[in-house]
Amino acid sequence: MASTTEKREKQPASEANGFRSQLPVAMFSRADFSVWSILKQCIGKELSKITMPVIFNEPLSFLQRITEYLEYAQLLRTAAQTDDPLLRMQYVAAFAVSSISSNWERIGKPFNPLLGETYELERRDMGFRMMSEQVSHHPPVSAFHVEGDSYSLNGSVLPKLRFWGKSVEITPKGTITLSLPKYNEVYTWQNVNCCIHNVIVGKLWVEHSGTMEIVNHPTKMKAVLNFKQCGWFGKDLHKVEGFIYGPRKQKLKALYGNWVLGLFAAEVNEFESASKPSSRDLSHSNSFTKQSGGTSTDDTEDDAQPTQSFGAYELDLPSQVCLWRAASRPSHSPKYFCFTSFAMTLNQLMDGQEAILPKTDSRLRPDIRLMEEGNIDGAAEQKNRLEEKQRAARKDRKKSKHEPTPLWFNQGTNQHTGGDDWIYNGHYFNRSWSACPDIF
Ligand SMILES: CC(C)CCC[C@@H](C)[C@H]1CC[C@H]2[C@@H]3CC=C4C[C@@H](O)CC[C@]4(C)[C@H]3CC[C@]12C
Repeated sequence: MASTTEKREKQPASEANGFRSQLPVAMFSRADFSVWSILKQCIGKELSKITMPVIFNEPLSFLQRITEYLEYAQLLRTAAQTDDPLLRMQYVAAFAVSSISSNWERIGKPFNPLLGETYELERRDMGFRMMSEQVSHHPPVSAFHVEGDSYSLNGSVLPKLRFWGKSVEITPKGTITLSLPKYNEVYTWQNVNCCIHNVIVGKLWVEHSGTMEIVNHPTKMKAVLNFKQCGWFGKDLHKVEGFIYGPRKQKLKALYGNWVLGLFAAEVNEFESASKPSSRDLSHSNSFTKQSGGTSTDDTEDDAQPTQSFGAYELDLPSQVCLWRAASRPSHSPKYFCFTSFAMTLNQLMDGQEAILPKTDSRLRPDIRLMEEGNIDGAAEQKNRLEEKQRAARKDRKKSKHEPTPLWFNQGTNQHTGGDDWIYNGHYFNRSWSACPDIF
């Protein structure tokens, strides 16, 4: 293995609430490894079938990674207590945008969860508990269930990765369903596509693009958000724009901002006149002030890389209201896989926690733990062992004609969209683990 460029750090400073603020050791430098040298054999292929060297991983399971959707769960609490339906939709939309903000600058590959792997996170301080399970291996599907103090959130992710030469394109198929019981409302949406650029040369970077449609089923109110492609000179880098529509398709509110930095709402007419090309270029500077979200160092790279101008993030319209602003990443984030403060805590095993977790919890996966501790070779060895064990278990099941069934979700139909979905069976938090398989 290549030499370590980073030394073992001092033990992480623990925050007052007991959550750690950094990982046990700083990451290995990836400078000596080329993604291209691995991926060039795989053009046009589905990437889930390719084994990438552990050096390209980040020390989180994909189940932990999707828990990052909840970093700004506070927005759901706010939505669940907001009597005005239009304002409620604005908070739901802000949550949907915020839930992908942690992907900025994150170019490590999370570990593929093993079939039957689970992850739970109970954060009373944030108002929720959540659990997730890997419910299918081919194709990989992760299902999750969140119990908020005033809402519930359910969903599944079926990430499809395709390699197109210069970039990796990711389609996170699967529906997210939010219920707000106080108002008898159910909202659904799907996450937009994600693209990793500069796989051959240059700096890897993450872009989200496409249209997100958030539907409030009982009232038929809709938020339609356009995640823009970066465009010339990075003009629209990370920009998000859209409208909330009433049941008769009338525009009720404009939404705009940036999935890395924050989201605003304003009156439709003000927004529309401000976003005519002429007025926008003259009256608004495109500069991004480093007050939030910015940990990037100087950007003097090649011209294939958009500058960090962050588009016209804030338009300063008279009616502008800030719905959500991203917290800055800690300054040491680049040494730790560009994790947010929330992500740093996800693989932490708290005192006494092992006794209450099922043996399938991601925190107990030896390969991820070793990688987190900086032992890349050990992690690679364990990862191989776990994958072999999974294959062997599959063979046995085939022989005995035993179909694997998830423990906590059932395949079913989403009542609201009519599409296929995974439905939580309600039993996980009874904490009876006798049926949990030995997968690690
Ligand atoms: C080293 C290289 C090129 C491979 C790295 C690929 C990484 C960056 C890919 C692999 C799987 C991807 C994730 C797959 C699914 C989702 C769910 C979606 O709702 C948000 C994006 C997100 C979270 C993707 C982010 C990028 C991701 C983590």
